[in-house]
Amino acid sequence: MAVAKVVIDVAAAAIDSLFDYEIPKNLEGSVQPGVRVIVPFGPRKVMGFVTELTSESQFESLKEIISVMDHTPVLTNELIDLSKWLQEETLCYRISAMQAMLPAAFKAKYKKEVWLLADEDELPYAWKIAAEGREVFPFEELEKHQIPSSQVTRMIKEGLIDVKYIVKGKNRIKRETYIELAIDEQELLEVIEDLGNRAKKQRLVLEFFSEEPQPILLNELIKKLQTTKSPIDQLIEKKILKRVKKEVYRDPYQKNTAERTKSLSLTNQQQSAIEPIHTSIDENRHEVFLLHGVTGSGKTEIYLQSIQRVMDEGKEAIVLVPEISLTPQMVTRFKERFGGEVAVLHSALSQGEKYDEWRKIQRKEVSVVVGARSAVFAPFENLGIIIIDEEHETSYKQEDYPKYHAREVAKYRGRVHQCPVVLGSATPTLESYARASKDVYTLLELKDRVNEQDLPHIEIVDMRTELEKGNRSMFSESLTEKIQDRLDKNEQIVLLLNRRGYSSFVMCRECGETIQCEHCDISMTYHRRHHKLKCHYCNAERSMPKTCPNCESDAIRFFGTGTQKVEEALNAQFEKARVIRMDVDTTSRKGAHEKLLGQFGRGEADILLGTQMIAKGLDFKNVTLVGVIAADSMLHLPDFRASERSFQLLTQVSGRAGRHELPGEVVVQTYTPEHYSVVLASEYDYEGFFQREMNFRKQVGYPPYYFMVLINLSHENHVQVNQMANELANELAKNLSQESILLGPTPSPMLRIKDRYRYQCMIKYKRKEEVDYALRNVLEHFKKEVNQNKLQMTIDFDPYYFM
Ligand SMILES: Nc1ncnc2c1ncn2[C@@H]1O[C@H](COP(=O)(O)OP(=O)(O)OP(=O)(O)O)[C@@H](O)[C@H]1O
Ligand SMILES: [Zn+2]
Ligand SMILES: [Zn+2]
Repeated sequence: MAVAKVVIDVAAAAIDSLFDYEIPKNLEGSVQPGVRVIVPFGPRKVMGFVTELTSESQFESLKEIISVMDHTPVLTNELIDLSKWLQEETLCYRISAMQAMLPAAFKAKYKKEVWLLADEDELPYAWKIAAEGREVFPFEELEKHQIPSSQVTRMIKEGLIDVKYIVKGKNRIKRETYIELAIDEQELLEVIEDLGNRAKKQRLVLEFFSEEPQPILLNELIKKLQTTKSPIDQLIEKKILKRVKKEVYRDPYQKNTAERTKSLSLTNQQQSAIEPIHTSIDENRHEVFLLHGVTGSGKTEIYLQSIQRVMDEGKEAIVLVPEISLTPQMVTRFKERFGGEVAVLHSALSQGEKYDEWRKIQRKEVSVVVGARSAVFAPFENLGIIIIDEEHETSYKQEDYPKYHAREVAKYRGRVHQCPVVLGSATPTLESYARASKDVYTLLELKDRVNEQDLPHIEIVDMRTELEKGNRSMFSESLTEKIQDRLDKNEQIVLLLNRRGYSSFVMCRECGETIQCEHCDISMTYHRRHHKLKCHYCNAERSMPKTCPNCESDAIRFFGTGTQKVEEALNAQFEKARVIRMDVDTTSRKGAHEKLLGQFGRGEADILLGTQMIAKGLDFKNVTLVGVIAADSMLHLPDFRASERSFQLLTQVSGRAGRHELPGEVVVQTYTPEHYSVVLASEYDYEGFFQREMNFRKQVGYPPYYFMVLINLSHENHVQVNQMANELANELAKNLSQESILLGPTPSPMLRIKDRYRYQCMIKYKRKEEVDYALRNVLEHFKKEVNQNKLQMTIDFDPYYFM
């Protein structure tokens, strides 16, 4: 008996295992690991993924698979295994893990079309009838004419046909006719000779092909030779040439692929950094590198040349970049180097475009993918390197199930393919740098900028003294002066305003005091409703003070300024300045991000004002001043990584100035100029920051000294979820040793979302097995409530958001 093991497309605990189905005779050969099938499940028909084929089952009387959806596997064997690993690692449903690996188009409604790649004569009779002379026709025609599934699968493998998914809606697939030689070049010469002086037009065409034997667009050929279609048709008739239809991909970056760049000759620092990577590539050895290079030190060039090395060996490369920096600037650098070998995957593409890009990878038409987080699942089968640029970015962690971190997936795939993984950053995470210090990762350093200029000088402005001087404007005297200076010189300015944490923390404008939780060393958050301050971690609470507990000033208030307000202030103070504002509001439309940056790049504006989305990756020649309006806004977030994030952001944004000939300068406005992350960022002292922050993490027991997992419960009933949260804590405590620290239960910082009340527990731990065991136990414990859809429980390893 032929049996398929299937993961069913229902995300529920009771269904999260493999189900056996019999493969009926007519589907044998078509049902392969990695294809999706339709199976009966209870009274319903549902979709499922085939993970493996076997010849027996421990169950009797299996149900049969109804049909296959894919004739080419959508998941490789490696990805099937990876989904199992993700399920275990993140405690998610297997089906969620599998779906995370595929483009969203597979979840939407789509139609299937059959494309004939061969001449009709080469096809079985039934196909001719089904095709009715069409080259592309609906898949249903095959079913109507009872063409067996196994035959479809075989013909795809033989390259005679293809089956393509048409995502509903716009974006039809484009195909164009190419003409190519049907005979080899030697034969061609003979044919030309035989033609002699007859058929001049045909001869002209053939002579063209003898010089340029590649396939060429029909229209282009006609234009080039200033001929008509008829000699071409005649040659096709004689089977000397043939027509082929080729798919024209929707390629949003097609326009800017004109000129190709060559490898730059590396600086000495770059050379010593790249050598160990090359060695690892050459020796097919998995190794994780942490490439720590200051902004503008030429990390990207190292990525490009490592990829070149990998491609020379016929292997493939994945490059992850944070969503936000997937601007044309970054993509263009890869496209300019590797041309059509590059696929791009990011969220600004339409579903159809994303599917096209994914398909290029699946069909091995490209060997490099540049993309955001989920590109780590690119279905390459011969990976030679995985690169994660700006490895400290939080967007590499997925907040929905499966709650995976792309870095961990990259390392998993690196081990499978025995290839290097390169993590690059000017400000690595503490976790990564700590691993590099312990030689778990190999540290590679670029200490200087390529242009051999010093990093821009950073001036810290104490906004408290500005207030004393009577300056109530958003811009300090120094920043005002410098903006004016750049405007006069026609140089450009980048202004950063961090909106994250907007208005939620309380600070004294006189002395910079913020209110911290006594137990957690974390800023307390203002809750408007009860006019109280709360700690998000331990739930401690206090009333909102009327005066500053430190200096007794009454200038204590919630902190925050919006980009719009800053824009107004700029316009009022610098009448002639042309300002481009970039924040979620101005960049929500598709392509807006690129458009605004394009305008700034062409010098159509003087000031680029934005939120953290402007902090990284930008490389504009004319930017000589960077201003940070309020460096504090991030420092006091209820997050143990607040200092780290501030340090990263300040370093990144400073790196935008003076990247080319003109020297740069940075002004950082702050109410807490003495804070170590401000001071050390202004000195570009990463090492110093690392030591300092590690001390703090050690004292309070945060990562990288402990691992963390956050367990969240939500329910419509406040009383019940409160009870369950206590139960949760008790159950967890039963199975945790002294080594682990259990925090909570406590209401989540956002107590109610969508009418559900939320509570949480946090575990700091050293050994994952112990925690996995405890968590499996609570999953089992709350199974009933969860299955009844009343209780929702989420488990988030290595959490980034605590709200
Ligand atoms: N070997 C080299 N010779 C000449 N120019 C180089 C070389 N390497 C890099 N550059 C140029 O130096 C500039 C900075 O390099 P790159 O953007 O790669 O730095 P980076 O470290 O990735 O920067 P960031 O982290 O700030 O984004 C670029 O304009 C790049 O083209
Ligand atoms: Zn004060
Ligand atoms: Zn607390």
